[in-house]
Amino acid sequence: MEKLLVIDDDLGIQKQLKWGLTDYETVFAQDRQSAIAQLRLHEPKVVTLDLGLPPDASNATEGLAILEQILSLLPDTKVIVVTGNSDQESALKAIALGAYDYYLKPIELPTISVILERAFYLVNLERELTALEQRHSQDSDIIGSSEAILKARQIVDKVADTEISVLLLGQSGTGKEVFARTLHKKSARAEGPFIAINCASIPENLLESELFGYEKGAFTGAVKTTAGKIEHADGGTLFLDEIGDMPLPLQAKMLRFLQERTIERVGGRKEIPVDIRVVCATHRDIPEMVANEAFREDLYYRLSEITLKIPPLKDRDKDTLLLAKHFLNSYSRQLNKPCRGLADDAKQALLEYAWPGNIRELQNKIKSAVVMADKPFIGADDLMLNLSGGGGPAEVFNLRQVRETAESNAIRRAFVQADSNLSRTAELLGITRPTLYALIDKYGLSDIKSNNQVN
Ligand SMILES: Nc1ncnc2c1ncn2[C@@H]1O[C@H](COP(=O)(O)OP(=O)(O)OP(=O)(O)O)[C@@H](O)[C@H]1O
Repeated sequence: MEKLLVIDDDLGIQKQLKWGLTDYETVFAQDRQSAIAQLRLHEPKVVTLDLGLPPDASNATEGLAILEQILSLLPDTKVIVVTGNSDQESALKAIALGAYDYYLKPIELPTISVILERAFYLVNLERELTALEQRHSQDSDIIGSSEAILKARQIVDKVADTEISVLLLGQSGTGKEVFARTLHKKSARAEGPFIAINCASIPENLLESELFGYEKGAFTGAVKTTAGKIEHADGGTLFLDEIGDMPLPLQAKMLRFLQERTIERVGGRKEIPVDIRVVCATHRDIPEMVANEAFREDLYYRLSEITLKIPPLKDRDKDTLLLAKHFLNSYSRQLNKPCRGLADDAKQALLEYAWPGNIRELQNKIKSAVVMADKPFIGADDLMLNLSGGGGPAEVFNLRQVRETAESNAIRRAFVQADSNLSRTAELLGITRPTLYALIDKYGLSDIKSNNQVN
């Protein structure tokens, strides 16, 4: 039987609920101390809380304080506050603090039963969803349900357990390393090491010895023989991030390694066989670099048997909210701050912002919002997004373009808010369905048409 905690100092009401709510195992408390003790003992999914409690039952101070304590101890509990007819203001304050619903006295069993039933249903649904999310994130670390990400995930599933070389293309912070790790995790090499190296962050003269290792005395400071990243990755996967920044002489050495599958350490003569799979990533336009002879064509073809484009966050519509929710849950757990969700204005701001730093930027914004927030729902102001600048340097000053960009963005946002239902999208935008169809065609929003959920 589901457990319900009733916090009320009126013994008459306690009795009424005990005999009236037979579908639940009802436990009682009459003040803060007993309420918290019962909460810890029974961990009820739903609580009813009378706001007027001792020491001063004539106002809501103690009730609101208990509410805050309950939500910080068990953040997913649904608290229904009960208050006198004349004190709607306190009830609204409680909702702002994170109460699930409020109920004005006198208590009528049929009404409170419906509210309770809905609260239990919701809490069970939320727990199921969290469990599903956890299972899903164990299965894959790539969070997202946009068309582009689903397609990319399918490709990962197909190529992970092969030796095909994969080149990941995408802006900084789009998740290239996450994809590379997933390729490794889903391959037969999963038990072996995953070694990542960023070719752009290591000075040119050190990159060779970092990758290939060196023999003692190979250069000043080489006091002992040291294996490089390639050797460390033996039996596993080597992730070469920012491969476009690899200097040309090293590209030649890399190509030789990929053809012969043996390395020579810097200053060494011995050929050492190494068995690795190489996954590369870059934000650069490699074909253009090839055309300008800044990147070797033969190496490019060897590294990019499959090219996987990872789109920027702003083109992944509802993924932004999905990822935001994921980061919110994990940071509120990690930082022990009971954030219950995103307020509507925060969702709107997240969808409007252009995310030049992609998922890494989103992650940072949510983390600081969780730290800064002093209410249960994160608001737009907690996110501190600079919406006026459009989030990036590519500002458009042509009036027609500005209007068209704004229109197609508004359509996408409305579509997300309308849960992918076109009739509702049209309603939200204040236009007819045919007009919406015409605009979708005009702006080439074909993904919206194909994702339409007819309810
Ligand atoms: N689909 C995703 N689901 C969950 N977290 C993600 C996803 N994509 C990226 N992240 C997170 O976003 C951050 C940036 O991702 P990552 O380092 O993989 O990006 P990147 O494209 O390799 O960036 P850079 O090119 O700057 O190295 C990481 O903390 C990562 O865990």
